[in-house]
Amino acid sequence: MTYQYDVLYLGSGHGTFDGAIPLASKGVKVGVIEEGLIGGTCPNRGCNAKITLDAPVAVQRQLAALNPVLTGQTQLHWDASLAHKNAVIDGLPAMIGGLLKSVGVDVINGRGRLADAHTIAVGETTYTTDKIVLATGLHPHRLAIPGQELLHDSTDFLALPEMPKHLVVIGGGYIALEFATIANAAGSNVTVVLHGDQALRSFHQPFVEQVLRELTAQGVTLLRNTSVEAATATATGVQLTTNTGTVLDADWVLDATGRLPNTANLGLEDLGVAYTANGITVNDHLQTSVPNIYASGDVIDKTQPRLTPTAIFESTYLMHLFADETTAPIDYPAIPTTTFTSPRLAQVGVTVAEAQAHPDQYTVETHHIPDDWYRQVGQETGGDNALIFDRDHRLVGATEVSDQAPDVINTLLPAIVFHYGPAELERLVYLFPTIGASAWGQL
Ligand SMILES: Cc1cc2nc3c(=O)[nH]c(=O)nc-3n(C[C@H](O)[C@H](O)[C@H](O)COP(=O)(O)OP(=O)(O)OC[C@H]3O[C@@H](n4cnc5c(N)ncnc54)[C@H](O)[C@@H]3O)c2cc1C
Ligand SMILES: NC(=O)c1ccc[n+]([C@@H]2O[C@H](COP(=O)([O-])OP(=O)(O)OC[C@H]3O[C@@H](n4cnc5c(N)ncnc54)[C@H](O)[C@@H]3O)[C@@H](O)[C@H]2O)c1
Repeated sequence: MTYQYDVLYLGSGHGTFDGAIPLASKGVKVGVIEEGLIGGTCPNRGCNAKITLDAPVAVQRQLAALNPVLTGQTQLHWDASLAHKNAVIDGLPAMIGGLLKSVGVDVINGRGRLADAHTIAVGETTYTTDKIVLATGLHPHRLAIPGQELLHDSTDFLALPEMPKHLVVIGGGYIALEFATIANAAGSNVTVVLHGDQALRSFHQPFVEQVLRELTAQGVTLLRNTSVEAATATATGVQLTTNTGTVLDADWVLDATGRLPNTANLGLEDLGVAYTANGITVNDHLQTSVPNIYASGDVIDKTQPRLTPTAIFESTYLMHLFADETTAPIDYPAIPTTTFTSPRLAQVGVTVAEAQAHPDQYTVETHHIPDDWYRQVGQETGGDNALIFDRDHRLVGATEVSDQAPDVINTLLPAIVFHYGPAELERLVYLFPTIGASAWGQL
């Protein structure tokens, strides 16, 4: 049986294009079906957009830390920041689309649906293929409350023409705390509503509390153990009622209560492709319950963090699998994760909680960031880290809260992934004085 394509991807995000481009350049016939912007969430309404809006926030914070060496007020102009963000990201779909087309990938615009195990329909047109990769990503969860249509999601925030005077953020995850940080720096009066006691539950809680204390010190109101029960329109915005009796008046409300897999209306049930509420079920070769159909990226039901680097790793693995360069199961390395809050949180590998639960296997060494002379250069006054070592004193995990935490964790990553011992560490001649030198100097 001959098909039009060897591999047809549904969705064009990092779960697709990082693997599809090199795959096509090896002579494999590849097609990509996309109903929205080429490149998916991360470039257009996720990482790249967010980090551009965060850039002035981070600079402002660095300047403030250097007082009285540097003095004077800076003002974050939201309209200019938004224009800058648009200038930085607007060209990305064309750039990614161009890269795909340059190696012969057919980019098909429209919504795809499985017609059978070897056919995807886009409207009236059908495309046949040997293998299919489902890489359809996530969509925002909406609070099931009366007035939910008055709430907004992260994509709306990233395009806000004006920064609201009073913004309420519901949720305590990545999006909630990163966007609360940006809105606060842009002059909004921000309230963050947590339905439980904790935020960012997958991070080391004492470090999360440092982030929350700093947000509060910057003027953000934090309401814990508070569930929003209804939203009603008012003359100036939205009123939220809660289980505690607190009533919140806002100009604008961000519902940041999580994201759910895009599994609906793909034809999965008709074909018997298994999935759960957490996403599409795959085996250790990212193969679904239908053998020639695979899944990649955020839509997979998995324990690994749903992040761009994870999606890149999965699409790259599938590229090697489809190019007959491997038959091995996917072997995830330690995957780091970070929040672009002020200060940042970042972590990788064995967690402090895991280490404390197994004292026979691990030791934890902690450092207070301002004790490091290099951090004194920028007058960093807060922050801590915890390094986790195995019984051979090899680094197996690290977590940090500080303004430079992502760079520290990125620097230490090879030691964890490649199990560096004293011999390898001695061979590392790193640039000095840098944050990398500061990170390595702790080992
Ligand atoms: C606000 C925000 C900030 C983020 N920040 C970070 C960050 O700083 N760092 C980080 O690592 N990660 C971040 N992420 C997560 C990151 O964006 C995702 O992990 C990544 O985009 C996953 O890629 P993917 O290809 O699996 O899915 P997506 O990028 O979501 O791509 C899926 C694509 O499939 C398309 N699609 C869906 N159904 C169909 C269909 N039936 N037919 C055709 N096309 C379809 C969609 O239109 C979409 O383009 C952020 C996410 C958000 C929302
Ligand atoms: N820095 C980054 O890497 C980054 C940034 C943004 C987003 N992301 C990714 O995007 C995805 C989504 O992020 P997110 O922040 O939407 O999800 P999340 O899972 O991090 O946070 C969801 C939050 O909503 C809360 N919540 C859930 N149900 C609720 C309810 N009924 N009422 C009130 N609160 C409720 C949860 O307790 C949690 O605090 C994640 O996969 C994340 O990895 C990553």
